[in-house]
Amino acid sequence: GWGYGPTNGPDTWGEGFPIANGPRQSPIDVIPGQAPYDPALKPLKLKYDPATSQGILNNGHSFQVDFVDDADKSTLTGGPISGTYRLRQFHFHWGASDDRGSEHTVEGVKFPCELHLVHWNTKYPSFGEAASQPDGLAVVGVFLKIGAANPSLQKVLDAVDSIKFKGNQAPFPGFDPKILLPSSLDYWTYDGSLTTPPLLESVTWIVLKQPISVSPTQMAKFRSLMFSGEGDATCCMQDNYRPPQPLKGRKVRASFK
Ligand SMILES: NS(=O)(=O)c1ccc(NC(=O)NCCO)cc1
Ligand SMILES: [Zn+2]
Repeated sequence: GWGYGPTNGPDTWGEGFPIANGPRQSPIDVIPGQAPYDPALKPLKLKYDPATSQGILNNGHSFQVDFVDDADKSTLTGGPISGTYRLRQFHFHWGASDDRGSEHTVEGVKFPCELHLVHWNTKYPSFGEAASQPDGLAVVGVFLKIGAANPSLQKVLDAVDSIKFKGNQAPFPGFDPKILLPSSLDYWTYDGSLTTPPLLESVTWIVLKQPISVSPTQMAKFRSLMFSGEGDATCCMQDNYRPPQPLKGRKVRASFK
């Protein structure tokens, strides 16, 4: 199956998923000077209920925290979207070293890690149905920048030892993902896709301008995870990012001046 290695990585994904070369692929390189302020953009409204956090899972590509999404308890509204989107999961992408790892870049600048909070449009009956619609998903992207250790992030990283291998999962109750967000919710937004197969072109991307911090020790914790199952050839979960894709005429807008 697809992955991030030399024989199954992003450059090979077009063989199984031709949409890899489609008109609205993600991630992209954000060029602030070419992303004009749009006064029509509303402030982001993120309303998360910690009671909806469920479990933490190593899916063999990243690790994710899953949320109960059978009611409007953890939602995203406002911003560039209309209607209500429910939080489904959050996950990360990171590098083998601190000079790379993010999927989106800012004028070519790579960050060591990027957080994705994945939401689906409740005008559709399920995540799966929404994922096949052009306005089905909204993902909030947050850059992580090397600095002081991040105590909020540490709460997630403390659970990583229990999900070292592909397929491992553990309960992860009572976590409020709001504590992972930076103080400013200024963002860039554009129409894009999932950044992993099936690469569906159903995502309204909302990339926050302000990064959150992560320490080198915390980055090492991300890299202690394994792509492989227990007993398989061990190889560290790292460099699980897709590089920026062609803009193909898309406009990126800013919510701030
Ligand atoms: N990296 S990304 O574009 O935020 C992304 C989000 C969800 C998915 N897929 C997904 O959530 N599938 C359903 C199981 O959670 C794939 C990529
Ligand atoms: Zn992602």
